[in-house]
Amino acid sequence: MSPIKLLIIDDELDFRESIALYLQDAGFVVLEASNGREGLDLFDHDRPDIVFTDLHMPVMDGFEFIAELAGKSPATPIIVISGIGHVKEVTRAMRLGARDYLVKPILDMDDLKLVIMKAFRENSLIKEIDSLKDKLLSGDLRHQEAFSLIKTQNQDMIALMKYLEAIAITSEPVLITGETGTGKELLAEAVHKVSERKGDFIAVNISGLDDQMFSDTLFGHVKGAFSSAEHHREGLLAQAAGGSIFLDEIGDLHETSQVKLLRLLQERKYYQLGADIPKKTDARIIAATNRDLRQMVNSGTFRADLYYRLFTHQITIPPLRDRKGDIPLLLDCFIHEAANTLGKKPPTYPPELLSYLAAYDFPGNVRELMAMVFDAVARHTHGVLAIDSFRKAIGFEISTKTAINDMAKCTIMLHNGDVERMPTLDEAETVLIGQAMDLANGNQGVAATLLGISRNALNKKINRRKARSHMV
Ligand SMILES: Nc1ncnc2c1ncn2[C@@H]1O[C@H](COP(=O)(O)OP(=O)(O)OP(=O)(O)O)[C@@H](O)[C@H]1O
Repeated sequence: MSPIKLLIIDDELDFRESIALYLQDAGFVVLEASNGREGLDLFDHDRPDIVFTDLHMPVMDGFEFIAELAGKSPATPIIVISGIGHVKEVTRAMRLGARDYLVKPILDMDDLKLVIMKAFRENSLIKEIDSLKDKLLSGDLRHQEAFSLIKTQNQDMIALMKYLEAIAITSEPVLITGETGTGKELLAEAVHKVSERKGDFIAVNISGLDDQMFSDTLFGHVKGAFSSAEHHREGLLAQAAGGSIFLDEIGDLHETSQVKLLRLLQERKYYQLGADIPKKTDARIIAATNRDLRQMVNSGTFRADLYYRLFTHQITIPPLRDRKGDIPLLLDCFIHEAANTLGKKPPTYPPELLSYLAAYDFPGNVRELMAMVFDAVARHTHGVLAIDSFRKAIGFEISTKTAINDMAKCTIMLHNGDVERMPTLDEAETVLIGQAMDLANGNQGVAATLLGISRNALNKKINRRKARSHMV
């Protein structure tokens, strides 16, 4: 095994050299830098395993350094070395992404070694998981049935599912991020199914819960804990015994509740409201959010220690606009589901519908597509879905976006030409046709639908323009 590589950043040369000497004697490889900027350069070049940093230095201070390094290499442990009594500063550094801290001067060198070994163990665990990820991401899914509700052919999605399959058997927490409607809850349930835990899968939405409501919902209360607590209440955590608890919208977790969740993750213990004796739980915690937790850590609204605890097994589901290849599969699946629910024969759809859907960004992701298809299936009467049913939901969005872009383009045309005049109707039409053809990936049928004219009419307009440009 190669020796552990450490980077020490401090502008006090004597201090830096004295611990570097001690650590080299103890068998570590030690790199030194006198400010954050030099530290980042050394990091990029030598990739140390653990980084120690002072907070106050010239050129680039420790706070700026921590924020930058935690952003580019979140798995690297950063340990702050700070003077005694600087609690506020250390707290700020931990929020930015530091993992631990040491007080200066370091009187007991054994403390230093302990901190290094702890950080190294955690780091090795993360690296081990990464290599496990690579090993397990080849081959087919072994638990096809657990993932059967997730319709996808996308390679990134399949890789995510393989990763979840690999880590489902552990009892570590799982963090699932992604935009709304991408399927976070669906994947959380799949993790529970693969884990083969005997208990239930219990889902809780955290958003809008203050600390008392969060504690009451999750942990429960004893009779008389507060004025309206007339009966004992077992919380949802007890219902998830032997199973999994899914905490949705974890980014909305109240500050005080964050401390309670961290304790739960670390000690597997919790207190019911009004109780003095802690209860134990073996429920697996799966959390999800559509918010950027890393950014929340930087702005101090989400605890860094909780983030890192949740981060060990983390996946981000790509939005539907980045996996448009899944649209045909999802469309077929939802048409059949809707027809089944509505007691109708599954309708077919015109081939242009696919290009039409592919021109749209789906801010509500799979959930939005599903709702559109259910609506279109409910409305159809002749065995074929009408593009117009989708136009109601999408057309407005696309044409509004197009109109705004066009107005901007027309204004630019005026400014560039230094001409104080409105664009002519013909000029504006040319811009609109170009936009619609772009959005429709060159498909005239779809572009015509977007513009609200027949395919024939659009074709004539395009040919007229082509003929004009040849004449010029
Ligand atoms: N790949 C998929 N295949 C089939 N159905 C899907 C897929 N992804 C999502 N869905 C469906 O879309 C809907 C939204 O999924 P889900 O509730 O899991 O999303 P979410 O990311 O948890 O959303 P939110 O952040 O709003 O809570 C559900 O009805 C789900 O069944």
